[in-house]
Amino acid sequence: MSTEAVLNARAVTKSYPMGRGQSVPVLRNIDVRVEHGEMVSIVGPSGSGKSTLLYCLAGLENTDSGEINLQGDRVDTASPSQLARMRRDRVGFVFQSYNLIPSLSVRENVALPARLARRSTPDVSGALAAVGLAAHAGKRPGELSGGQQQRVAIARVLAAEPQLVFADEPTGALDTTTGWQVLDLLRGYATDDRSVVLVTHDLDAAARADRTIILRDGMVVAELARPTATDILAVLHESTAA
Ligand SMILES: Nc1ncnc2c1ncn2[C@@H]1O[C@H](COP(=O)(O)OP(=O)(O)OP(=O)(O)O)[C@@H](O)[C@H]1O
Repeated sequence: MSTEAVLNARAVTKSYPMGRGQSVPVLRNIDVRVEHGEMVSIVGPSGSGKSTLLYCLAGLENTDSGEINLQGDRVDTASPSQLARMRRDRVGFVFQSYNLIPSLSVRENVALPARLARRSTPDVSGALAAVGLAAHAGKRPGELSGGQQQRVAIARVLAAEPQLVFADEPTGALDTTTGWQVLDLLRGYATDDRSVVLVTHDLDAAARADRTIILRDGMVVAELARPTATDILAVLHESTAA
């Protein structure tokens, strides 16, 4: 196994234009490191920059400055075609809106990223069985519940086996039990050579990670190793009171 981090971001900054030539800083000098086999959660108050950070790390948004390396390859300076290749070959996404293709069957949705990445024989049936949806392989996403659709999104990740999964509020639209199942699947994914970055409002979900990064006003205010939800809440309160 390589000793290099899967993801290493340094001094990342980003602002959004506010009109009249002004801009508002959203990420300020952020460092993030994700090791092999690690699950890292990112929490913070609404508007603290969690989703923006995730999108920048994944190369879905541009940064203003700083460096983002995905296993030694620069994400922040990559061309659109290099970025597309990196995402296709090494990265998976599990977002709150499931991003499934409505006209394709569940089986086809799960197979698609693996096929695009030319994985020779993606284990689509195994991935669907792992998320408990083997019986639904022929259905269209619209015939499934939200929780089932989110599990299809996870099966898609399991079939493509990306090195790094970005999950943005993956349990946000789910009931507690289903949300917990989705988290179990993500938690189980982060082993050996595979890692997960999870953005969430849910502190119990965040506490499933190996490490939690706490953001406030676009800055990292703390990084906690294997915290409990209470530990995270205490830091959030402290940083609000400061
Ligand atoms: N496309 C955009 N244009 C302008 N401002 C934006 C844009 N996207 C986000 N912002 C602003 O950037 C800040 C951070 O937003 P972001 O969505 O990253 O926060 P968040 O911590 O994920 O919030 P939430 O928990 O509510 O989803 C907010 O002030 C938001 O209004």
